[in-house]
Amino acid sequence: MLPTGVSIALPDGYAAFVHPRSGLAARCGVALVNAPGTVDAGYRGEIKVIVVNLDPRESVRFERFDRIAQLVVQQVEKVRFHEVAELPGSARAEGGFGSTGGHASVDGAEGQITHGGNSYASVVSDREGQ
Ligand SMILES: O=c1ccn([C@H]2C[C@H](O)[C@@H](COP(=O)(O)OP(=O)(O)OP(=O)(O)O)O2)c(=O)[nH]1
Repeated sequence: MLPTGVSIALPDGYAAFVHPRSGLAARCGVALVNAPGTVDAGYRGEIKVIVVNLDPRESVRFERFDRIAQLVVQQVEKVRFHEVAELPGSARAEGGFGSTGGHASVDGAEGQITHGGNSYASVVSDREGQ
C-alpha cells in the first residue's frame, strides 16, 4: 500500500475514485488491487494506493513524486432501495457475464443467482428524497 501524502475533504454528495494509470500498466504491469479505490466524502485520512506488480519477471521501484495513480472526482447519487416482487423489464433482462459473446462463456453464468436456495430479493431504487 503506497502512501500519497494527500488528504482531501470532498463536499457531501461527491466521491473520488483512485484509478490506475494505463502507462504504468502497459510498461511495468502495475495494477491497482481494488481498482477503482473509493474515497468517501467523509474520509480525512491520507489517500493510499494499493498496487500489485503483475509482471512475473521484473520488479518495480517507486520513488517520491512518481505518478502512481489518478484521482477521478465524481458526484454520486444517494439512493433508497425498495423491495419489490418483480423488477421492471429491460432488453438485457438477466443476460450478463459474457452473454453478448466475444469470448468463451462463463460456466453457470446463465443460471439464476441463488443463496442458500433462495433467490436474492429484487429491489428497485430511487433518488433519496424523491
Ligand atoms: O484505494 C483506496 C481506497 C480507499 N481509501 C481510503 C478512502 C476511503 O474512504 C477509505 C475506506 O475505503 P473503503 O470504503 O473502500 O474500505 P472498506 O474496506 O470498506 O473500509 P471501511 O470499513 O473503513 O469503509 O479508505 C484509499 O485511500 N485508497
